[in-house]
Amino acid sequence: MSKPYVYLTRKMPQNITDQLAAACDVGMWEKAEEPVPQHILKEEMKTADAVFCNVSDVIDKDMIDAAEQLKVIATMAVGYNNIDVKAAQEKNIYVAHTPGVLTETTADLTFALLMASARRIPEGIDVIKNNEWGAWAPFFLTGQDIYQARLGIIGMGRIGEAVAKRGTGFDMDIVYHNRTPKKEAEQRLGARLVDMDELLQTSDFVCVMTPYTKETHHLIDKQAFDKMKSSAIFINTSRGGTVDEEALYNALKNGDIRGAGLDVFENEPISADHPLLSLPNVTALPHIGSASETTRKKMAEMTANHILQALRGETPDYIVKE
Ligand SMILES: NC(=O)C1=CN([C@@H]2O[C@H](COP(=O)(O)OP(=O)(O)OC[C@H]3O[C@@H](n4cnc5c(N)ncnc54)[C@H](O)[C@@H]3O)[C@@H](O)[C@H]2O)C=CC1
Ligand SMILES: O=C(O)C(=O)CO
Repeated sequence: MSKPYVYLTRKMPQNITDQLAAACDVGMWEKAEEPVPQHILKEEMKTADAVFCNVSDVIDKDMIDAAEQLKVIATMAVGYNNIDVKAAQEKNIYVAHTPGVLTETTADLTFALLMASARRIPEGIDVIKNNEWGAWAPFFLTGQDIYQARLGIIGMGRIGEAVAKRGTGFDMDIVYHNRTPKKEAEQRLGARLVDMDELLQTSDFVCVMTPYTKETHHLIDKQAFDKMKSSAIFINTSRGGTVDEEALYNALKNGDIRGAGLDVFENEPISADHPLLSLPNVTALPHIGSASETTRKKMAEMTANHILQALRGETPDYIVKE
């Protein structure tokens, strides 16, 4: 009997392909840093039993409908807004993802962005590199205090809670907004549930950690920025689409908020002429929230395991249920 066929949309380390090859025929896009073109992915999906993908692959209804024997779409990510989950479910195709394993790593990066934006670290680095460091000056590159500031978290899920936990180490006053109250987190972290307006109006740091859905599309828009303090710093490591980037640009440019730390953008990758990059008060990173070596390896292993589980006829450990 022929083995099932799995297609990987990026070059993966040997241990991952070996793990899969023990049970499957493996096809792979051989580039690690360049996504597979959509038409090739669609073609591969027609005959694949499993797809190993990531955040940059758009897997839409057309591709899913054209798949003849697909059993699982396993993404090496917790976010799955790039996959038409409904279309997959209609064909009894599992969508598997990697919650939990990347929580702490992503929270570390989120807090790093918060600190870098508050204390103007990229601007400081530029000053030295551009040979612009003059004498010590009393108000040169003065930023915003982190300790005892108010941290507002929108989307108090796994990563939101892990960011809040880091905030407790800085004696921050933590408020949050979430679809449902998180009583256990409130007790453990001293966090307080507030409505969205109060969060926006009173937080020193506004941090978005929701998934990207129809409901959260441009959740942070002009009206939201208008409500924020002019000293507020906005942090986004969720997905670019949760924020109206034009409204963010205007808020930063006009001084309606003080700064922003961004790991995600509406259309990734952005290029150097993206308007937000022209602003000194933006700290921008190329979607590296979960990018520690250990975590990325765990995410890849988990994704391979989900595929093997589905192909054995088992339910993968972490499937998307909507
Ligand atoms: N920058 C990066 O590299 C990474 C980004 N992410 C992003 O972070 C997101 C969150 O991940 P987790 O914390 O693991 O997910 P999660 O599901 O544990 O948490 C999301 C929270 O947002 C809440 N929520 C959903 N819609 C909301 C709304 N309209 N208003 C308020 N709250 C809402 C949910 O109730 C939940 O508590 C992912 O979906 C992904 O998009 C995740 C990992 C790495
Ligand atoms: O897991 C995710 O959702 C990411 O964005 C990459 O880790």
